[in-house]
Amino acid sequence: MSDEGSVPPLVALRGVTKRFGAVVANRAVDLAVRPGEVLALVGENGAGKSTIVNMLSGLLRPDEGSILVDGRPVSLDSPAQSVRAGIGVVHQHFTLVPTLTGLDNIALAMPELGLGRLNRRQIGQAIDTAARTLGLSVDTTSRVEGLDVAQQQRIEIVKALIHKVRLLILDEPTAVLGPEDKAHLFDTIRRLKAEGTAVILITHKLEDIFAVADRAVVLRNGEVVADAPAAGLTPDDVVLHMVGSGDRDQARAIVTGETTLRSSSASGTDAVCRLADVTLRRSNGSIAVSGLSLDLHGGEIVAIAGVDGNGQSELMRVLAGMDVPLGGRIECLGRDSAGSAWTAAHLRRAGVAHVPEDRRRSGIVGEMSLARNYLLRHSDRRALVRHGMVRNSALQRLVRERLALFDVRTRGADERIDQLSGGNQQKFVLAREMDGDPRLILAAHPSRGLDIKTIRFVHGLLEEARQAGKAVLLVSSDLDEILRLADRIMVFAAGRTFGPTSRGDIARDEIGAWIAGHASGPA
Ligand SMILES: Nc1ncnc2c1ncn2[C@@H]1O[C@H](COP(=O)(O)OP(=O)(O)OP(=O)(O)O)[C@@H](O)[C@H]1O
Repeated sequence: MSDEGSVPPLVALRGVTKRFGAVVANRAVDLAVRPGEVLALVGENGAGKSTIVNMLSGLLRPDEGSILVDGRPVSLDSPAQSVRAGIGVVHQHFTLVPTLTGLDNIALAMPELGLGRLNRRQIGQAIDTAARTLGLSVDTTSRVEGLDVAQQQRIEIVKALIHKVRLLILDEPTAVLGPEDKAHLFDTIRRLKAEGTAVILITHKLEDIFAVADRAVVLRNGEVVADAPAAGLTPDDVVLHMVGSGDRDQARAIVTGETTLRSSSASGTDAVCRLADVTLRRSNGSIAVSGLSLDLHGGEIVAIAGVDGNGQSELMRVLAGMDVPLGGRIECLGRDSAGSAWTAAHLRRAGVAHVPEDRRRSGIVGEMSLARNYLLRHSDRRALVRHGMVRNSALQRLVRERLALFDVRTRGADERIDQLSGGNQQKFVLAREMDGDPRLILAAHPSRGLDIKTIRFVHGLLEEARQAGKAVLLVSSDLDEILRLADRIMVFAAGRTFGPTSRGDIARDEIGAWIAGHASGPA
């Protein structure tokens, strides 16, 4: 880190408070980042991390306090002002236009070149320079929709850096990456640091702090509760600050994820779901997966590892009844993909629960209340809807109970769901989907965006479901999650499928190699 005494922070928040009605999202926050410093910003879901990012990116204004750049107060009233101040942001949810190429997406971020007169050569050169500095190979000629998530993220990073960025904010960038892409991202961060760029890294993964950060700032209930060099912290310390309990044993258990429920071997149990020689098609018509045969049994967790974009989404959509396979056949809980009853409603009634990967697009309706969102899945329950009329008090009671059980931080069942923090929205979807005794649970990235304590809770839920004889199909790009939970593992990568293979029969490195599409594991 630079000499703290003489160099003013590049960007600082001084006494910043931000309220949403009665909720204080940030309270008197002091935070500073210096040139060439990597700052990890961590905290439980709803602790106030995104609100800080939104203020630094010009989307929100502080109610009190000030933002300083090079020691001078600035008003960041719009994203354009934030860019002019040298702040670039890569948001958790990418902002790329899927039908355009990487180059065109980056061009959109350079309106100064004039609409309709895109100076492609100039943009191409700028991209090359940024990519070279970062040591990244970036595909800018393919349409974004055909790229995997790691490639899309690189385009987002280059797009942010195309302007003279002095502070790059990365909002949960590792949540979507496999091990190899994560290592690449860390290399990129180190290169940025070497160039003198400051980085704020928001993450729920404690190992990220120790891999690249110089300093960690922990937020709890909107307040900064710790600000310390990463080298002086342990994972337990970070968790203790995050949860604020003071119970070191509990913190240790959260860090290690000690679980009590072990795998119940499923062999011999009838298949809940049987996939035979299945071919899946992407929305653009290309083939995502072919020749997939797999049985899912009650009492086991089957995990599909791999980088997003390799057919996992298509598989989940089909099993949830939102699509049909292009070829082959699926029988699931008495339904047949060749029959007319292969719809989301039929499969839901048969006992399929679905935690979708993109909760914002297919999990929830942002402008509706939590209670109304709950009904999206449970409207056929007589206790909740009778003769077409919603029984409001029963609905409110149930939703309140579920919110409490899943510790969803909200002002109540009538709050609009888009006002919850990202992690709390995810907890809500889990609370809703796990209700009603499902027999097959389709869980796509169930812990993405969740804090470590909540991840342990969710893992416990999935293990309990297995123990109770339910079938769980888990899609995850998080190898730790897969190794912790799965009884059998498949990998979808580079247009191929590997496995399934028993958890005990495969080493972490081998899975990593499959994910990178390197190895010729059992097809
Ligand atoms: N637009 C909004 N309207 C009302 N409340 C909001 C709004 N945005 C955030 N909040 C509230 O502010 C608090 C902080 O939310 P924020 O999104 O900053 O948390 P976070 O630390 O980023 O959480 P996560 O890890 O879940 O993404 C939460 O209580 C949230 O419900």
